[in-house]
Amino acid sequence: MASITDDSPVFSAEFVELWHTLRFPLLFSAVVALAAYKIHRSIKQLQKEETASLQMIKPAQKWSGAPVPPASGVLPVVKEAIAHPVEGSGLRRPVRVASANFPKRVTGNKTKKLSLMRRGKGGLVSEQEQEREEGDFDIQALIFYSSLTGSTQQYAEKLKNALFSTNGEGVYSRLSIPTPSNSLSSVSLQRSFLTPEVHNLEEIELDDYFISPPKSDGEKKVKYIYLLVVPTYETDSPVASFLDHLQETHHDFRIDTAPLRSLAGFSVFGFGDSSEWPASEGKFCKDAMEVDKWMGRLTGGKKGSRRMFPVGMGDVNPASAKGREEGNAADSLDKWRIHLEDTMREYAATGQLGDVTDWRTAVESGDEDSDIEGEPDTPNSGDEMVDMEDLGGVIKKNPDVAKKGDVPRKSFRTAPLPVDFTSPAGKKALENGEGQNPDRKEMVPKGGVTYEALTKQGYTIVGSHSGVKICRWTKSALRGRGSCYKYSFYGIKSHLCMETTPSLSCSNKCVFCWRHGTNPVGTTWRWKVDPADEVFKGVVEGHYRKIKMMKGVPGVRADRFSEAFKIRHCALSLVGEPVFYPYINEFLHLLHSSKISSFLVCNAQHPTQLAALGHVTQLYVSIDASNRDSLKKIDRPLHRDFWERFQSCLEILREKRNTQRTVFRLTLVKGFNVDDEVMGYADLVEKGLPGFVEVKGVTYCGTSTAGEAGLTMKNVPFYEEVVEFVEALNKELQRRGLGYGIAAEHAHSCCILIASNRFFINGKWHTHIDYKRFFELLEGGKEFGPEDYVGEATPEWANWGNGGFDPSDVRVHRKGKAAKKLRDEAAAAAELEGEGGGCG
Ligand SMILES: Cc1cc2nc3c(=O)[nH]c(=O)nc-3n(C[C@H](O)[C@H](O)[C@H](O)COP(=O)(O)O)c2cc1C
Ligand code: SF4
Repeated sequence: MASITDDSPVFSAEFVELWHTLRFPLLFSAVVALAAYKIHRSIKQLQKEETASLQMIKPAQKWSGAPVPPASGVLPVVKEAIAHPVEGSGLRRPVRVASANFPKRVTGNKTKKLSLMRRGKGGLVSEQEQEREEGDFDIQALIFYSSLTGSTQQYAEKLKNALFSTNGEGVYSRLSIPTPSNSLSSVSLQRSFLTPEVHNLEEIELDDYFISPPKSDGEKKVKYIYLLVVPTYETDSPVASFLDHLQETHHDFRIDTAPLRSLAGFSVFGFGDSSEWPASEGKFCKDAMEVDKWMGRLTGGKKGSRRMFPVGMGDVNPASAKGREEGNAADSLDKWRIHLEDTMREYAATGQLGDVTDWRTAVESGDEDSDIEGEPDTPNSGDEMVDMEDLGGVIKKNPDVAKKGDVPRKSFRTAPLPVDFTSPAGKKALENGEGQNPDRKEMVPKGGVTYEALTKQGYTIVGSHSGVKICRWTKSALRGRGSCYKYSFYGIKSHLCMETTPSLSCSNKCVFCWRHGTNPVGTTWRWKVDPADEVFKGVVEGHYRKIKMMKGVPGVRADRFSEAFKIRHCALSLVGEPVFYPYINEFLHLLHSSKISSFLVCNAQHPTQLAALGHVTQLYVSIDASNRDSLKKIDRPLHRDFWERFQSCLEILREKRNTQRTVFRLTLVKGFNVDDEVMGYADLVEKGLPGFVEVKGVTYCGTSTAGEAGLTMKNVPFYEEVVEFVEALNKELQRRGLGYGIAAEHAHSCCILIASNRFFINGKWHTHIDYKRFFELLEGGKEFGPEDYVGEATPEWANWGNGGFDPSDVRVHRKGKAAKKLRDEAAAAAELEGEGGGCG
């Protein structure tokens, strides 16, 4: 008998025969078994992915004096931190959403990189990537402090005890992602917060923590969050040597420039005294700002730092803290801590810090010109407008239409009949739902050239014809570097202001508008019309989304960041023509009922709509020239009767002057509308009798269109030239006995305010607005006028001759290249305000 080791020919022949007989069933079985195994693996994987829960495990160290958390206590996870303010709380707390809609991918240990932004300006590609931590891990907050006289140490200890505590007793919140009802299994994800540790920066070995994060010695991965609590000392202090260490690490060629990028995150809180070391001189909490800056660089810098929440600041001087909205130092620390906790929870739930803005696009305006051509109307584009009244005429001219049920070649074949929704007949069609006709053309269709170009410039396109973006001044105010001129003149804090337009289309092609090649133009509205509530919801959400992305920008102040989640003002002046939007009054109503003030700028080309406009907080008309020729050259209006329309608008403004705060906005372009035009402007003021005349110098935008129109840097007036013009105009107005005077200035943005004596009360200019009173008057339903909601006297620093820069903000001066960049930013800023834009 042959053994199996036997290699006799008998064995070989038998085996070959057996193989030939059984090979097909055997191979088939193997394939089936493999497939079954693979299917089993896939199901398991799917189950894992669909099910996750964050479970609290016992802290690695004993929580000092704190009761042990209940094993079953569960708090819902914050799905979207700091997105929705809670009305009336003073503090913008997020709405916590208990959600079954939790992140789906939570398995595995691979770190994912998410690309958030791709395009910067002028070809400067700014890619920001964000790490996502996956799988199980614990989160440990390390609180580092420095203190000379002991107060910061006490605050650091308080912070430790308050972090995730309830009633200050140090009880952990428990985080949990509920298991979805449709899950197939119950595999859970283990992520927990460990007891925070407090470290004195002077007592630790800085290299142990600030060259790379500590290594976790346990089995489970630990992600560290650095919370740095530091005082500022003008004189030498331990913070100075700590700062030296951070800088040296960053510059050390042997070490990666961002060796702390594997931290889960960091945030800085500073203590200082603003009475002796004021913010206006850049001294208040200066060291904290520096620590924030260098930590930003060490954790990733331009490629996306690990800043979890903007730098917080506490004023230890009780007297000066009184004037601060955020209260005393302890209050400020508390507010900062609460927001921080939300971000930490978000990190625990998602493994990510959430959306953050690339700091370059935030710091620079990133909104420069674009030469991308839009979709200008061409006379034969097949989009010709026909009023309802003219429909009969069209049919008469095309008898075949009536006879055969056919349509005229251009207007009827592919789309519904174009209707001017701003005309009386169009309004009727609108009431019948024609504006929502799905076959109607969209003004800015998604994915189109205009859409792409505007999106690239930083606009969030809402629906099919509205846009929102945050302006450079909003960003500047968030960083404590000053608000726009509307703060000096009317008390509008830029970080509480939303800039938007419900109509991206305009009927002018102003030479100084750098976007007119991008945004659509037309004399009438015949596109699809989005309902006002959808526009309102969309622009508010878009604005908050952009604010939220400012979280990671160096220097953003925590107090202002949280305040920014309650919009208080709306500048309807971005680009396009807001009164063009058929539901503009409904939109205004939505703003006002949310206690958002409205500053509306129109281009003086739509008298019918202007006359029908409801109450706004302040009504602007752009006055870009003082005579017909000049206006034609500058605004390049599409309407043939532009001058008549312009004149009608002035008359309407005059009629409205006792019910609305009216403003003329003059943009001076040297060589176009300045020389010898003082008398002409005085005539216009005499005609319209506005409450205010704002005068600003044009800012050069450098587009090819501007170049074609002959606009160069030479056309940009110096501030002294604007001053000279304003003084001449003021003199002429006084000579005519019209009762005006120069009230305020904002030299920073080259803007000066002439005001009617109606606002000169008790020997002082009162150009500020009582917004609360404005809303009360509106709700009261009775007639009221501008004098009824005059605010406090214009602050001293804003008065004519004092420059107009709020001393509580930090004035940033730069030299050389940086100064040029700043000038470019200022140019961008004015355009962002919409001042020189298509809205006039
Ligand atoms: C000599 C001296 C210099 C200071 N310089 C500044 C400063 O430049 N900016 C600032 O905001 N606060 C400044 N302060 C205020 C301190 O930062 C503040 O009192 C802080 O709470 C001190 O913290 P500590 O008690 O932990 O040392 C200074 C205080 C002193 C005594
Ligand atoms: S520039 Fe315009 S949009 Fe920006 S803050 Fe000032 S008013 Fe608001």
